[in-house]
Amino acid sequence: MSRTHLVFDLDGTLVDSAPDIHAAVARMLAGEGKAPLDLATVTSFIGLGLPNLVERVIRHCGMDPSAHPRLVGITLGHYNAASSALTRTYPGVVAALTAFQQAGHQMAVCTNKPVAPARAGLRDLGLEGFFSVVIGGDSLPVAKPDPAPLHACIAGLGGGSTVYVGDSEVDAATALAAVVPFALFTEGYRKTPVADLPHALAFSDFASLPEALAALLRGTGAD
Ligand SMILES: O=C(O)COP(=O)(O)O
Ligand SMILES: [Mg+2]
Repeated sequence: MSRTHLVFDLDGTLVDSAPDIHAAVARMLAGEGKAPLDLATVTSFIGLGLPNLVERVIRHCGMDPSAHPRLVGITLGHYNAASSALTRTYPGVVAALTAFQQAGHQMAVCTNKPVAPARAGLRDLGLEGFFSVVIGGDSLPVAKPDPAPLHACIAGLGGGSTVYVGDSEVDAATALAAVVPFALFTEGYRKTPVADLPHALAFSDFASLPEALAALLRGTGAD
């Protein structure tokens, strides 16, 4: 029997990417003659992908909704030009991924970030070697919380028992829809209390994830 697969969300789970997303939005707004938004406001817009984030910025700033396609393109251009300048992996991520890889778990990334900057970010931060499958918000016709991207990751890993690790309401809903156990990282971009998000386990420090996951899998009879 192959070991349980592990699929990870990216923004707010493996990496704190909000500062680069915030900077890309600020550059787009500056080009439109607008003042920047604060980091907390932009962070609160992360979760349903870049087009949705730009839609929320447009609404928040009272801009013309018909400019959406153009502003998505401009924001993505700024983000692609500097997607890893300020982004950092959360403490303990590399050690945890190394332990999972050595233990024989196959791993994938399932993110709503567009796949090009997702891959670039994984490469820039030295994480790409951990993941044999990367599905982004524009990889399929649908994005999370539709279960299809998570199912595509699992299929890409060869199918079988899987745990999804994420930080947000969108990730919890995706796991629920896909009928996959959910491990909630509590230090990402979540807005809902932990108790109100369905999860099989919650953790605040990646150093504790390998043991917490092993205990969860023992309980389900998987490994
Ligand atoms: O880019 C987003 O909006 C969210 O990205 P994530 O799915 O990796 O959290
Ligand atoms: Mg996330």
